[in-house]
Amino acid sequence: MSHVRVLGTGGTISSRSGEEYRGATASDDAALLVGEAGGRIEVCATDVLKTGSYLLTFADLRVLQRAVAEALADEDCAGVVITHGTDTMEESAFLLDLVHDSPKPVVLTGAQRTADSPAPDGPGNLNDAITVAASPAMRGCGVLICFAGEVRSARGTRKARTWSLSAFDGGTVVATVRDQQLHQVAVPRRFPPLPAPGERFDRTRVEVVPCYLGATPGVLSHVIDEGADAIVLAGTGIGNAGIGFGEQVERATRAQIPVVLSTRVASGPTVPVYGNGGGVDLVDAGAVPSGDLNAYQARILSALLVANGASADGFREQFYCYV
Ligand SMILES: NC(=O)C[C@H](N)C(=O)O
Repeated sequence: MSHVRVLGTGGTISSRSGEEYRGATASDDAALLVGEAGGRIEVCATDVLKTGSYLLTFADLRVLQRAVAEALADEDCAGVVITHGTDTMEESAFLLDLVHDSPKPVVLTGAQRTADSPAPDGPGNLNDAITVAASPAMRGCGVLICFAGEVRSARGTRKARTWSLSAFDGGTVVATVRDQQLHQVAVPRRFPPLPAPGERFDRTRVEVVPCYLGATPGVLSHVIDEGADAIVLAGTGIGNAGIGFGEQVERATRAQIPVVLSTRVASGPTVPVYGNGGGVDLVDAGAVPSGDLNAYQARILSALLVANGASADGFREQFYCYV
């Protein structure tokens, strides 16, 4: 019988603070979370991980990716829901989206309030996500994030609010959902699936280096010396960096370490416009503009390309195909 598979990974949706408040920790398993959610939709629940998403590693992500692939391969499975912490949901969702090669939807959801709060938002979000995963209209839409009644493409979505129940912004709003009814409003842009990461992904090190007023290139220089596999600059504005960054980008490029130029700004592309250490100089020094990808999603794409064996030149070419 056709069903939706719910994969639990932890996060606030499964967390409880307990009586002696020592900080909320992931505790509820997926079956407990599901309860009556989904109404008449058949739901099967499995635990994959049980942790706060701020603790996840690339090795964990690969475990999750394999669990998703296994669930999707079941011909009775109409779609997959993943319960996940919101802190890094956009990163897990994007990795899963980059390698997604099925028409079935994969939908991540979570909560801003713990399961034992007086008014938890998790049950409603999970109910909505199950509706989305079971919906034939969502076939072909890839990996989605369903939160506070909105369904967004994995690509481009970011956690924008720490406290509000509407935690996410960005991406393409593909649908809205309420009371087990879905209204599609857009079709997300899709890319050909990349190969799923192998064991090398677990050891791949891609660092994000922030740029800010008065920043020195010390951190960038350090991660080059430490042997990062790739580096993402979270540049200022449209993609700029301060004094001395260009020389370090050149040094990384000579050492065959790809440098991606993203931005610390919430939305918009990086474009080489300015000189004197601006984007024009950084790109001349070898940096690859990240298009519309934010620094953390650019890091996920970079790690996947490196782990799948891209050379420095291959990296540049492939990166451009996915932004
Ligand atoms: N709202 C949340 O889920 C945040 C939590 N710290 C996590 O990412 O696991």
